Amino acid sequence: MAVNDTIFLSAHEAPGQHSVQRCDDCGQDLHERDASPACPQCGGLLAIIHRAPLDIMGAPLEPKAIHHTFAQHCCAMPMGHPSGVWRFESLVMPTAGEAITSHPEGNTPLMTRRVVSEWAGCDGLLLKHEGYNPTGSFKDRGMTVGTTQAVRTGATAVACASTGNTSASLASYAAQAGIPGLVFVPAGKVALGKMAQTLAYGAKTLLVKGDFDTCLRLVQEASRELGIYLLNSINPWRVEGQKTIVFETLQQLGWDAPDFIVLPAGNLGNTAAFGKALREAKALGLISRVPRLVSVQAAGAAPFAKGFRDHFAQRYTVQAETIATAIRIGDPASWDRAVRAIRETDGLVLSVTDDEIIDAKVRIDAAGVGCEPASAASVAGVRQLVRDGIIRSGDRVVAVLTGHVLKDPGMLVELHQERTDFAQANRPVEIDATVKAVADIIAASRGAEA
Ligand SMILES: Cc1ncc(COP(=O)(O)O)c(C=O)c1O
Ligand SMILES: N[C@@H](CCOP(=O)(O)O)C(=O)O
Repeated sequence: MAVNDTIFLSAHEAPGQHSVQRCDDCGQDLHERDASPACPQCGGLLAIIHRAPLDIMGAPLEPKAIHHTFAQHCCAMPMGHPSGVWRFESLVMPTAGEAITSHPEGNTPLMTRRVVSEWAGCDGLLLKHEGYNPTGSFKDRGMTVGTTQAVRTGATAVACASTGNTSASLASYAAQAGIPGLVFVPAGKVALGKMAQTLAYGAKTLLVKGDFDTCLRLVQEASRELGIYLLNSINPWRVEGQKTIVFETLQQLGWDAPDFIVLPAGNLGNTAAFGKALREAKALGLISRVPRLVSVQAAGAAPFAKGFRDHFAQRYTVQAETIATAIRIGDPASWDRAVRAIRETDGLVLSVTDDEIIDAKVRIDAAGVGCEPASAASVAGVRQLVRDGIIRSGDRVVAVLTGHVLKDPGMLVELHQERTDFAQANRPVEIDATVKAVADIIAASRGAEA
């Protein structure tokens, strides 16, 4: 288990640097510009440790002053820089005015939808929709920072393994940065929208004969041996960017923390990032209490939920299978960090079946919001917690919708056109080009409603 418990650098540490990259396992520090994908000494994951924000006299900033900095940041930049990631620069990647690769990203909405709340049984349900990011998923928040670091370190190519969203995001940000992108995806297992984006943005796409876990092992080895900069969530700068989902949500709530934050979980990069964000926010006094984190896995890809049930006595891997391709992951890379996040927040880990995921997705879609299948796991998880009496009436709950409805059009067509057990009323019908045919359809649907 990790030994790196430091939250912020002390004044005398790492002179001349804004932040260091510190090994979770052995505590070794690497320079903030080092491009190593992991600790060169022991192979452990690297974490970014920043300095706590200081005032011009070098004294720690009061929480109110930090809130103010975040509120001011986007207005203060020339032409305005409306990135919901770089607004939190001091806790993400202090750049001192250096160039960044940004679309921009973030500033995603926090929505309420009565029909979804009613279905989940939770009046206080808020949907943080990360599908509103430039490539349609939360990955952009990590990728803007990871790509900026790739440029700072002079990377000549960037790479990732992916179930589709990370590759779409990498392809887009690499194109913007002018660095060749290489993506490793499980052959035949990537949703159509994500594959289309990856190809459109021009990444070299390798269709690997194997699952996501195989792809991740391969890209790690290839990056090490071929000197390609790795942009999966084991890259510590990706984690820094993804923390801003939490910072931005807290800011939208006036820094009054909700009772629960519920998110879908696969490789566990986001669970790790959320835990780090909450730890830092609490240490700086930005929030007075910490919400309970809830990671929700698909039942067919739930090694972390299994670990939770035995109090994380051991690490599990599974052969993953689920309709939610984004979280079809059996050997999550950020396991130890996610364990820490769940423990520190008195959190929970659940699994939901594919049918529950589809059921939640159909409700979210029908509310006019929409999300990709994996994202709906969070709302299915809320419903389960309400039924189990863990979420109670009056609780404020944020469920993160991680990806856009158009990410998986194949699944939508299957649901609405091919399956007979879902969304019958919505099935498209072919008609003759006459007003009478239209009138007949209207009459038939009125009859079905009566
Ligand atoms: C849409 C979507 N939701 C959830 C996840 C799970 O996030 P994590 O792997 O950080 O646990 C992913 C990717 O992994 C994803 O693409
Ligand atoms: N769902 C992810 C898989 C994990 O990617 P990570 O780099 O965020 O851990 C994807 O879209 O590829």
